Amino acid sequence: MLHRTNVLSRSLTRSFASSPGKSPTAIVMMNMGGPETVAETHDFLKNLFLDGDLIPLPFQRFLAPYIARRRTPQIEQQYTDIGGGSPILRYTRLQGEGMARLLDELHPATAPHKAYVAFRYVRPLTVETAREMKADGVKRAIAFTQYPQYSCSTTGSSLNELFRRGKAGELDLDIEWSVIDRWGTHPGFIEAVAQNIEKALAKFPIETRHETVVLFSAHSLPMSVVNRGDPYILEVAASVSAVMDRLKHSNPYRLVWQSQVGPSAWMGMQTGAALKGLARLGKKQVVIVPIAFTSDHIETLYEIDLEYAKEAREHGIEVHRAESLNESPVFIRALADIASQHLRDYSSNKRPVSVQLGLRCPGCTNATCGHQKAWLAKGGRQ
Ligand SMILES: C=CC1=C(C)c2cc3[nH]c(cc4nc(cc5[nH]c(cc1n2)c(C)c5CCC(=O)O)C(CCC(=O)O)=C4C)c(C)c3C=C
Ligand code: FES
Ligand SMILES: [Fe+2]
Repeated sequence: MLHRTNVLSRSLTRSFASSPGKSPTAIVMMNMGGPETVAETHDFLKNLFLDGDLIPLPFQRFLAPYIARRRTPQIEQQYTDIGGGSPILRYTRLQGEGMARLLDELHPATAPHKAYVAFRYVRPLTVETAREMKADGVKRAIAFTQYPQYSCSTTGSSLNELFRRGKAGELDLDIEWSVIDRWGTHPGFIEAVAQNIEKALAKFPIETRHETVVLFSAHSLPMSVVNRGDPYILEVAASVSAVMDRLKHSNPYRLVWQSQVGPSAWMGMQTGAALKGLARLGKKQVVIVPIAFTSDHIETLYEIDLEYAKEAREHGIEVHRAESLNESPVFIRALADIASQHLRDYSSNKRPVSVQLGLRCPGCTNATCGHQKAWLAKGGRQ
């Protein structure tokens, strides 16, 4: 049962500070991160293009800085247009603090809980977070992906980075790790998304509301990634299906894909083309729903709000976007519920990873994935 408690309005003084002397259970919020200021765009892109788990490039060390430099002006402009940077750090901290406070109540046996942030491409990077955890005397940590659905290009990349840092001796050897690797059909997450869709649908006149097309939009994947057996497409579809069940199929819907980069083939149909197609079919009302990312970023604030919505209006469609989860108290409670369920399961079965995480993509040729899975299955021990 979900309660609409506004966790953010509660005092910040509970949790960690309330049990001096006891080291906190670390909940490490893993995500890609984004440039906090426009000036950080280049370094963000350079780190992103250097990530061979995301984009394997020939001569990566040389090509990555070159591509990043070339792409920087365009992406800088997009961050300028959305207000001067990515809000992901602010939202991740807010979500993490709210979650940790709730966790102290839901699972007192492992209190105090403290949320840490580990980003892949901007600070705080995994290694800095590891230092902070060491200073706090952490002995137990959960690597909690903030991507609801699993892709080897996102969560897999963060876990590979954690493994590499562990092997390099940059993580405290005493820490017992476990992993929350996916949660795309958790009822609290589904409820939070559904409520935001309902709010967007309410902006249309009641007489025609039921005709509104609910257009779920997720970041696309290169077909080379899909075709090696990456689970992301299936898992995003499962989230969409669960949201539509929760909405009792009140509206017609489609799942489409956005933000492809470069000349290779990517998963379609593309969001922009879908909006044009819907206009051609005479559709007049659309709600766009970001389903694979939990806070605002350039894809919602720039691509959807500024590009797609404008284009759709030119085609005679009224578009509203479902808000990103950002500060949603329902979502923050869902995060706490996912973590407390994990802590309960772990205390009874001591299994650090899900059964599903153990299986590599059938087409995987990245040896790090195999080493990472073996290492995590032993709780991040040697
Ligand atoms: C679940 C979400 C995401 C998946 C899956 C994903 C895969 C993926 N992305 C690239 C290449 C780029 N992505 C870029 C930005 C970016 N990607 C995501 C999310 C997913 N990516 C987000 C939220 C963002 C933006 C961050 C923000 O703050 O807004 C970029 C940089 C921007 C650009 O140059 O256009 C690239 C490049 C690949 C190749 C890939 C799968 C293999
Ligand atoms: S690419 Fe999926 S497990 Fe390696
Ligand atoms: Fe991306």
